[in-house]
Amino acid sequence: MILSRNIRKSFGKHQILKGIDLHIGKGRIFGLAGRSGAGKSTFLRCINGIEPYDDGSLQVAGVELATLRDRQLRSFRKSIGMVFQQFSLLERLTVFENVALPMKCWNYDNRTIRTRVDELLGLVGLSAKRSQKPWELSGGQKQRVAIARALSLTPEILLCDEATSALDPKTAQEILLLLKGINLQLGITIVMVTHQMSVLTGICDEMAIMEGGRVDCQGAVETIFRQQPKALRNLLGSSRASAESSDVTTTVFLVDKSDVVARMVFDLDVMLHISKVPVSGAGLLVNVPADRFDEVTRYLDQRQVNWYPEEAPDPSPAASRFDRAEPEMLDQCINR
Ligand SMILES: Nc1ncnc2c1ncn2[C@@H]1O[C@H](COP(=O)(O)OP(=O)(O)OP(=O)(O)O)[C@@H](O)[C@H]1O
Repeated sequence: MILSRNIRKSFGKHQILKGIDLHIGKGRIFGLAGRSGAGKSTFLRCINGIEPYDDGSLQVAGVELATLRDRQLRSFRKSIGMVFQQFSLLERLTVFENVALPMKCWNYDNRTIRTRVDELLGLVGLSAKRSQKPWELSGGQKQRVAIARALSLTPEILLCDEATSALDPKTAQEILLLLKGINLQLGITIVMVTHQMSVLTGICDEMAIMEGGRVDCQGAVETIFRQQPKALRNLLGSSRASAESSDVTTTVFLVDKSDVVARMVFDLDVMLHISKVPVSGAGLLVNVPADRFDEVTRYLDQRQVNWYPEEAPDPSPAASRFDRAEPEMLDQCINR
């Protein structure tokens, strides 16, 4: 979906991107981490076509961005939604009007706009807030509006620049669940630029760490946290890296009443990594932090939920993860 080869970019005399090589597969949730100033946001803006690159090749959905001229570039940018840390909503507009804005700019007719905005507000669980102004909303609700707006032109890719950094941990977890649900339900590829390890371990399939304008390491999140390459240790300090790694290497469960999983996240305030939808049928594989294991299984037992210990998640990508996800889980993710 996104193929970057040796992308270079300078601002004046300062080379910020020094040859970025990355491949982000369709339908994946990809985390881009790195220290402040590493060039993550600059690279994200290159993917979006806002920032031209000086050298290298950047293909998005098979299109080489450097070949696009003004009008083509504008049209290409419809296929990419963006979500920012500070929501970037227009305060004088209502929730409905904020979500409708991109469609207004593209001269969609009013009926289409109404239908689409209603659908999106339902998706992010904000139908009841359609007439309110951003200042009347919580941070989490504002980010839901921003996500709905980013989806309004039916993009194939959603770029999130520190989308949960301004939120408290519980609200951040709600937004991550929403994004995971959107990824599963709509098949949208998501790129998350983040400083938060909980974002990487919480919803990302794969990740890369950038350092000084280069990609230091990339691969499956589980693999990187298990192997703890130097880039990860540099990013966090070795003691924290090992603490974080235990979060992703603990026991994996198959839970057959997956609506309870979403409920449990809020009741127990526990960070889960929903890793894979099993190939064989209903349910979800979730990683549970080792120190919350007893609490979580007690919670499941009390609600008569069947759960099974699993050795490891199935590494083969399910043909369509959405097809196999339980509808209740998606509803829980989306309608909060
Ligand atoms: N438009 C610009 N003009 C000049 N310098 C810029 C511009 N945009 C970014 N930079 C510089 O490029 C470098 C990388 O910035 P960028 O925002 O991409 O880093 P980042 O990894 O996203 O950092 P953070 O995590 O703090 O957001 C910084 O030194 C920044 O000052």
